[in-house]
Amino acid sequence: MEGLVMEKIDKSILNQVIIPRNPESYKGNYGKVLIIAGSNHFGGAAILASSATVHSGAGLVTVATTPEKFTAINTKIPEAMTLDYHNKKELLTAILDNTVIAIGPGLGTSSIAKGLVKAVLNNTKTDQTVILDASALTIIAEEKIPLQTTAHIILTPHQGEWQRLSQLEIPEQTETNNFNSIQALNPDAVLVLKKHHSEIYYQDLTFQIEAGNAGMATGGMGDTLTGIMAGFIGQFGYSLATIQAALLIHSTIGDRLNQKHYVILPSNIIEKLPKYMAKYSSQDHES
Ligand SMILES: NC(=O)C1=CN([C@@H]2O[C@H](COP(=O)(O)OP(=O)(O)OC[C@H]3O[C@@H](n4cnc5c(N)ncnc54)[C@H](OP(=O)(O)O)[C@@H]3O)[C@@H](O)[C@H]2O)[C@@H](O)CC1
Ligand SMILES: Nc1ncnc2c1ncn2[C@@H]1O[C@H](COP(=O)(O)OP(=O)(O)O)[C@@H](O)[C@H]1O
Ligand SMILES: [Mg+2]
Repeated sequence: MEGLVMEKIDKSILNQVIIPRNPESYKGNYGKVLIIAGSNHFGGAAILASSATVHSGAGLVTVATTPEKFTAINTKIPEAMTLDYHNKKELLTAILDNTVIAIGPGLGTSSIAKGLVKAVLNNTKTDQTVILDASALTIIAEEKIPLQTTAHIILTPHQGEWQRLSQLEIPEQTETNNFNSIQALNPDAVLVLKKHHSEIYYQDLTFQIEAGNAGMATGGMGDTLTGIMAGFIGQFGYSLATIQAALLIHSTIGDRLNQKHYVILPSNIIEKLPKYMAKYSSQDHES
C-alpha cells in the first residue's frame, strides 16, 4: 500500500485497446458474453446491459433472464439470444460456455437471484471473467458470499453498494480504506468504484478517470457500463488496459453528449459506441 498513487487514466488508452479488426475474423473471435440480468420489475436493466454489450462489439451475447422479459429483449436487441435463468441445466451450460459473465443488473435479491450468484461463483474458472454489479453485489454483501472463483473478478459498485460490501460509510471511502477493503474481500479482484471521477483498484495500483458528469446521473447508466465492460473484455481480452478503456469510453461519450444535452440517457451512450470505437481505432486519430 505504501507508495500508492492514484494515477489519472489517459485517453490514449482508448487507441491502445480499440484496435482495428483483422479482416480474416468472425464473431467467434470477439467473445462470448453471458449477461445474467433482469427480473419482473427491472427489465430495462437487462436490455441496457445487453444492448451495451452488443454495441461495444461482443461477438455473441446471451441474456439469461426471466421469460416474461424475452419479448422485450428480443424486440429491443434482436442480436442477443435469451435463456431462462430458472432452467438450472441450461444456465450451467451457459456459465461454462461463455468467456465473460456479467451478473446483477436488475436481478433483484430474490432467492432465485441468490442462487444465480452462487452458481456463477461456484462454476467459473481461470480464463473466464466475472463482472459483479448491482443486485449481485447487494446479495454478496447480505449473504456474505465469499469471492472464491478462480476466474478474473471485477466488481462495479456505486458508493451505496460499496458501503454494503466494505462496511465503509461514503465519507470513509478513501483510497487507503478502499484498497484495504478490496484486498480483504479478494486481493485478485478488481474494484471499479463508480462515482464522479470513478476509480479502479487493480492489485496494488489505483487509477481515476477525469471524465464523466452529473448529466450521467440517470437510472441505467451503471447497467450500461457493465455491458460495455463485458463487451470490451469479450473482444479485447481481460487486462487492466481493457478495464480502463471500458470505464473511460463510457464517460468520454457522456461528456461529449453533455456539451449539448443537460441529461444523458444510457441508450444515447449505447448508440454512440460503434462510432466512437471507429474513431479511436483509426491509426491517425488524435485524442
Ligand atoms: N431500468 C431498470 O431496470 C433499472 C434497474 N436498476 C436496478 O435496480 C436495482 C437496485 O439498484 P439501485 O442502485 O437503484 O438501488 P440500491 O442497490 O438499493 O442502491 C441505492 C442505495 O444506495 C445508496 N447510494 C449511495 N450512494 C449512491 C450512489 N452513488 N448511487 C446510487 N445509490 C447510492 C442510496 O442512497 P439514497 O439515495 O437512499 O440516499 C440507496 O440507499 C439493481 O438491480 C439495478 O440494476 C437500476 O439500475 C435503475 C434502472
Ligand atoms: N455526477 C456524476 N459524475 C460522473 N459520473 C456519474 C455521475 N453520476 C453518475 N455517474 C455515472 O453513472 C453511473 C451510475 O451507476 P449506477 O448507480 O450503478 O447506475 P444504475 O444502477 O442506475 O445503472 C456510474 O458509471 C457513474 O460513474
Ligand atoms: Mg447500478
